[in-house]
Amino acid sequence: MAPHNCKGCLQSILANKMSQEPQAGKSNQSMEQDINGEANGFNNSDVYNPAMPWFGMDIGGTLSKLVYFEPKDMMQGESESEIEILKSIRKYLTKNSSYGKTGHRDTHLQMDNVVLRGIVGTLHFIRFPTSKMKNFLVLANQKGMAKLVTTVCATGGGAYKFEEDFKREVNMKLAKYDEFESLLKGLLYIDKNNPTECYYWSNPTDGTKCSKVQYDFSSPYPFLLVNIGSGVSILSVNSATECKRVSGTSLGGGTFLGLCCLLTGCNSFEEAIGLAAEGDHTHVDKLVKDIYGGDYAKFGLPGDLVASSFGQMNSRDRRSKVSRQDLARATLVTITNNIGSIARMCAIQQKVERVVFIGNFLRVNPIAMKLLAYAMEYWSNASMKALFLEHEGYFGAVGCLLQYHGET
Ligand SMILES: Nc1ncnc2c1ncn2[C@@H]1O[C@H](COP(=O)(O)OP(=O)(O)O)[C@@H](O)[C@H]1O
Ligand SMILES: CC(C)(COP(=O)(O)O)[C@@H](O)C(=O)NCCC(=O)O
Repeated sequence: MAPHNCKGCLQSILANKMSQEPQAGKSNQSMEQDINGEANGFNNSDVYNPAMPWFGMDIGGTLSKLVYFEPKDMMQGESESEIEILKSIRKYLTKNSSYGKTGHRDTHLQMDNVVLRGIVGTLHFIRFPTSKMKNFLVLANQKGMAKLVTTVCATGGGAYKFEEDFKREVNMKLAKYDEFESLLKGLLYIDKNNPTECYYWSNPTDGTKCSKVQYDFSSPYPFLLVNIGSGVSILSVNSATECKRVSGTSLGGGTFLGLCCLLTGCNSFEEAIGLAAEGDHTHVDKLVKDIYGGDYAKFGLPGDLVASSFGQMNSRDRRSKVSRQDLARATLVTITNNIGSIARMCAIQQKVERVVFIGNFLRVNPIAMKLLAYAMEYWSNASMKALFLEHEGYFGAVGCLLQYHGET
């Protein structure tokens, strides 16, 4: 017979455990950490290891990010059949790196031996286009999710938009959390658990000297957080719990991809970035030197600065010579410089020197990161620093998973 595992009982056991003082004499290794990574004094075996929800989802305007926490020890379910379903879901998720045609697991981002809600396990990072949500729900149903009484932590606009579909299609309840609070919580947690998370680009404009350099972000405040997703949100962060949205722009990652598809006929972000890497934006943009014949020294505008994005494209002759690659590069430069410029003004207004750029626009996109690094440094006379994080698009999904404290 399956052990008595009623969720209510187990949760009260957990609550009791949580109210106990850490026991003296426990080794450091058996001291677990709470959701913020603080030691709380529990053994893996002490706590209720609920089957669910070990999923955090950030359902964005373009991509859905799914973070799956795989506990190291076997999960407990409420019945043998539930355990079998859980085992099969776990196997499916962790043995594959692609799901259907459009789901991907970013295996290079996987984090082993992290502690979440007092339990040691592995974090897996999965993404799929939000436009394929229907397929995701069908797959989740096929894998038996609908047979489990489950709650999934969710954030992003889609947590609201798709709430009813989750309930109807897979019997899943969404525990919804605020997008920006989740971003911040996830970011702090991941940075704390991954010593190589935060970095900057040194010599961003010098192809031979340019490199990624690790950055110690353990004393982060205050900082500006620029989330480049479909659109862009800019947050001013003063502490782990104090953050406000100070600005934003609709010219974001979605704009880059949309315009690139229109202008070049490409069909994916990866293709757009590949084209941009081969292109030359100066065939498309009008530079200061195209207008002044050189620098506009009096106001510190170098000749190579873009004076007018796409400013050459009013000429039929130039249009006939421009390549798809040039157009992709110019689109990338236009969007990135605009974001950099807004971010810099916000940093001045908020009196902060560190600007952290995140969001999937930066995925496989060193061109944009280096442009941002250069722009922030150049225009601030090196008083501002652009910082980047390895798990760029996944903080919201992790953050909402961290916030779950029980049935909703
Ligand atoms: N595989 C991909 N498919 C679509 N867009 C991608 C992909 N990888 C990176 N991107 C970029 O990331 C942006 C979405 O970033 P993300 O942080 O996931 O935002 P959102 O939460 O709005 O979906 C896209 O607009 C695009 O610029
Ligand atoms: C509405 C959003 C918060 C949604 O987040 P996203 O899915 O783009 O990450 C974001 O797209 C945004 O802040 N857009 C910019 C709106 C503006 O300030 O003009």
